[in-house]
Amino acid sequence: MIVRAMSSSTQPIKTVAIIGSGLMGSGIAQVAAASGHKVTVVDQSQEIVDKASASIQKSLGRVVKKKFPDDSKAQQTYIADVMSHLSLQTDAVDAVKSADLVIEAIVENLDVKKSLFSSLDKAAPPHTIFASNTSSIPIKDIASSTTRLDRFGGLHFFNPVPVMKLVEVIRIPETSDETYSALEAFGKAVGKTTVQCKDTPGFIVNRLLVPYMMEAVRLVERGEATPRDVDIAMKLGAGYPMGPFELSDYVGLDTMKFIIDGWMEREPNNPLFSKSELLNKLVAEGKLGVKSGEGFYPYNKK
Ligand SMILES: CCCCCCCC(=O)CC(=O)SCCNC(=O)CCNC(=O)[C@H](O)C(C)(C)COP(=O)(O)OP(=O)(O)OC[C@H]1O[C@@H](n2cnc3c(N)ncnc32)[C@H](O)[C@@H]1OP(=O)(O)O
Ligand SMILES: NC(=O)C1=CN([C@@H]2O[C@H](COP(=O)(O)OP(=O)(O)OC[C@H]3O[C@@H](n4cnc5c(N)ncnc54)[C@H](O)[C@@H]3O)[C@@H](O)[C@H]2O)C=CC1
Repeated sequence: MIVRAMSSSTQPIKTVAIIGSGLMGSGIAQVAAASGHKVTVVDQSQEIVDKASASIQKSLGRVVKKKFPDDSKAQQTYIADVMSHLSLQTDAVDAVKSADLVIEAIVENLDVKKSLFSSLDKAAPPHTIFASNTSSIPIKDIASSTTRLDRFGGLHFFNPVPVMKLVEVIRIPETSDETYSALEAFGKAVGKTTVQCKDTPGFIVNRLLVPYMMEAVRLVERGEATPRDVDIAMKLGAGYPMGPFELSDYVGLDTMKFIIDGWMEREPNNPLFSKSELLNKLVAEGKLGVKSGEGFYPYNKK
């Protein structure tokens, strides 16, 4: 049964709960807090949210160096002000009770996302809008776990969130115009350019980016070039800021595997989505990219 909101979703979004404080959740939290929203970030343990808090402060440190180059007092004041808009906790159900908007940025797994949203749906007020930051899972499949299809959409941010200027705003057929407008306004309020896309696999960016990145992996698997040379080629020959292997490590090889496995399941005969032994091997070895200290390349462990 779908319970419709009274009409309050036309109100501007002031309080935001972000579930998942990894690469994306912490970035989204940072830009939401920096634009004056009251933000609660949730993850599975105190240790994880503490790590997220430290990473947000580090990222803010980079922002203030540019914003106030020669004024360390202004830098500290700005960081303290942004951090005062943020609270971090481990209870998602509690966090959504006062939220105008819930943004989910947890692991790229449909069952885990559905289970989360199903419990949040019971706890959040009727006016609360739900959005997923999924890279590749149909929004309608995630939304089906709730009774608020008219207040559900996709808000797809890009990594690193404080730097990348785009948000894809996704609507499913049931998404109300009020919800869509509120999501679009939120994207703009956090300083991003928004584009609209239907609920198609990968939306706009990933529908083009995922096959490109997987082709790069297959090229290396065939022994045609090394990751290093592919990266140099795409940076110097095509003007990309990172080559596909640097970008894969930056995104996270586990996330990349979740995406490609999900698409392969949906379209088993599409060669663009075929699996990669090399990617599977690295993930099985715990080599997830920058976040684990090694992926296609080694990194300094922090
Ligand atoms: C098979 C499946 C695979 C698909 C996966 C799907 C994943 C998704 O769903 C969608 C995605 O997000 S795809 C990834 C999209 N992101 C990219 O393509 C990033 C490409 N890389 C870059 O733009 C730059 O290398 C980058 C900006 C990262 C770094 O730039 P530089 O190399 O020039 O390095 P810096 O000089 O350190 O940084 C440039 C400016 O940015 C600031 N900055 C960087 N990271 C920051 C951060 N985390 N927080 C705050 N500020 C940050 C940095 O301070 C610097 O600022 P300026 O000094 O003002 O230029
Ligand atoms: N990594 C990337 O470049 C991008 C990823 N995305 C999407 O954003 C989402 C998150 O990705 P990342 O931040 O990269 O992953 P991540 O692995 O860095 O962080 C995920 C976080 O979610 C937490 N988590 C898992 N289950 C949870 C639960 N039930 N409740 C609360 N927290 C939970 C984990 O502890 C972890 O901290 C995924 O859907 C991914 O596809 C979207 C754009 C870019």
